[in-house]
Amino acid sequence: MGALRDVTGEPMTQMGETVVAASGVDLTFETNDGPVHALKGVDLEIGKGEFVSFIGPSGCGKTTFLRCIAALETPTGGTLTVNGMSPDEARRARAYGYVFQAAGLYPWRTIGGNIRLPLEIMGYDKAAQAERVARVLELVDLAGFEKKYPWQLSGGMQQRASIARALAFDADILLMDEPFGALDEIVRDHLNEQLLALWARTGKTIGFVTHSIPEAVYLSTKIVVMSPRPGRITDVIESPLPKERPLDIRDSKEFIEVAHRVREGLRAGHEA
Ligand SMILES: Nc1ncnc2c1ncn2[C@@H]1O[C@H](COP(=O)(O)OP(=O)(O)OP(=O)(O)O)[C@@H](O)[C@H]1O
Repeated sequence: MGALRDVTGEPMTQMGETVVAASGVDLTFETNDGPVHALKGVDLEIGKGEFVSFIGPSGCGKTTFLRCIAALETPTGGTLTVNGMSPDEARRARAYGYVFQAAGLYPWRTIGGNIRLPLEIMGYDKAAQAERVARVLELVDLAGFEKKYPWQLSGGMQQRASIARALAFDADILLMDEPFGALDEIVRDHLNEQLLALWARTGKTIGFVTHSIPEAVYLSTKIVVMSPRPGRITDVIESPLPKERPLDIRDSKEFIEVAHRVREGLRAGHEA
């Protein structure tokens, strides 16, 4: 049976459907110092609407795996599909938005101008651009900041603007590579709360890279623990926490138990 199509002819995803399917994914970089096994035998399924965090020490391949999903790297072995297509086809079908570690806003463009950029490149007309910019600024709580320049915003606000840019073309999948790593803890808590609210409101599928155990446990429906040399998955934890998560859930027994299991997984990976 072929993929379901929506009215525009694009393949459609259904509730509960698998969005990302990885089976035995390997990626070896050939370098001057010899091969680097960035990913080895990675098996993972991500369902529609899941919030999946990748956690592990530096160099375990978290970014590389996210980049494979986004068709920014090509696995050297195994199979990887996104919405039932190759990652490259999914990219052309605008399946995802990508948020990088640094906000990466152009300083000579206003916040609105930065968010509009991908829409201009994709040929949206002026009215559609304006409507989308207003909608995503509202989503990240930055309504009224459209005409400001990046330097006029705090680091946290810049990162929100960068999330708005990734949301602008309404991709179903949001890939986020340590977006809040450089921010202080209070700002980070606030952004984590806002990101969860945004996820609940939009039903997007999110892949999120982090070094922080509390952040991974607070945000995720599924936590993927990875270990380096070669980069592989050592544990996949389905979170027992409810979807509704006030910040003080971090003091609950369930939260502490999941955090403990993540820590054990990281430790085991170190010793292997
Ligand atoms: N383009 C590349 N060429 C060669 N080696 C690479 C390349 N990209 C990544 N690597 C190597 O692959 C391994 C995995 O890197 P990756 O950036 O995915 O790790 P990570 O878990 O995201 O690390 P961090 O937490 O520090 O961001 C590392 O050993 C890295 O040096």
